[in-house]
Amino acid sequence: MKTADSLALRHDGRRLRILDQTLLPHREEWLEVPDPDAMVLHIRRLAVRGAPLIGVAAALSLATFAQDGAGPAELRLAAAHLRRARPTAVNLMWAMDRMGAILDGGRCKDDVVMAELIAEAEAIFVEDVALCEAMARQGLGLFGEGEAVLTHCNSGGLATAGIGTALGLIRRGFEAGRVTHVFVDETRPLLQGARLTAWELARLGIPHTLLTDSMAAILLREGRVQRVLLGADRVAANGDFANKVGTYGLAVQCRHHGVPFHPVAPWSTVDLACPGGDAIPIEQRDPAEVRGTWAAAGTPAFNPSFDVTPAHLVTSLVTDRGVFTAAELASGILSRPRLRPTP
Ligand SMILES: CSC[C@H]1O[C@H](OP(=O)(O)O)[C@H](O)[C@@H]1O
Repeated sequence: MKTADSLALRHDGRRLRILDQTLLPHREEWLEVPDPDAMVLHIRRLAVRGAPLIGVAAALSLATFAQDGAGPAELRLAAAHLRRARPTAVNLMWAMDRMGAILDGGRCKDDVVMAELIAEAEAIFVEDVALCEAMARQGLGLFGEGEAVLTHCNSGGLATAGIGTALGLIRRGFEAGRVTHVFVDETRPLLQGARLTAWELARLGIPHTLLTDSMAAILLREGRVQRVLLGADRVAANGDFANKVGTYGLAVQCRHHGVPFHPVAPWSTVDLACPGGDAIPIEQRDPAEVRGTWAAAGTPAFNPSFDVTPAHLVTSLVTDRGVFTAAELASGILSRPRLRPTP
């Protein structure tokens, strides 16, 4: 395998390693991932996370397993196990379906299958890097001059193989002098904003301010945020989308205060087989994540990892294939083949 190097994962040609995101920002610890079963556990505990990244990581893990000598039957089982690691981010299923097409392609020689799996995983990695840049190019024109923006959760280099989706666009907006400040929702309960987005922005030297999720409404009401940009884990054919819990409430607040609201997602996050938001499976996680150390043990807790925002609350969806308004989404534009193929 060729080497791969990104903020969140690395491959040296033999071994796949991940930056354990559960330890950030206080510890930067790289872990070798010996096989797909280990990768499933890292994905489930969010050591590896972010819709595009989990697809890339799963593909690289399966290809490494093939390179280490796993046969077709073991590879099929591993691909199915990886595919089920988390239910909401469609990138995981998209990546495993690309790898699965090779396993089901009827090639008889194991070495041919191995070579094709390795090439496909490498392509998925390289494509994601390019998709991040394409989203940033498509979305840059949205910014006025000197904007303060707000983001939710983490959609940067820790969630992709490249510069990120929404946070990648924000980064390019800052570099172009169009974005001057980023307000960061801490993003309860696992604090991807406080722990990961703040860490990424500090590394990039981008001015930012951390807030609790409930404080965003004040900034919107006071006109201190000109735009909200965030990621997505699955975009349905009608433009409804799932993203980290708290996104829907933010969308309602943005609509109330007239603040532009933009999900930013690569085409690998668009699921045309999913007709609308009600059909998106929402991961329900351990209530202990909400209780933390502050609630009494056994306190019943509600812990959906994502929520669904209807397309009518979207100002425009930024993808690598174009920027689409709520009206265009309502017209079914995502399902029309005339969309340009991914560059
Ligand atoms: C670039 S998409 C990142 C997306 O994934 C996050 O979820 P999680 O941290 O649970 O993997 C969140 O929904 C982000 O918007």
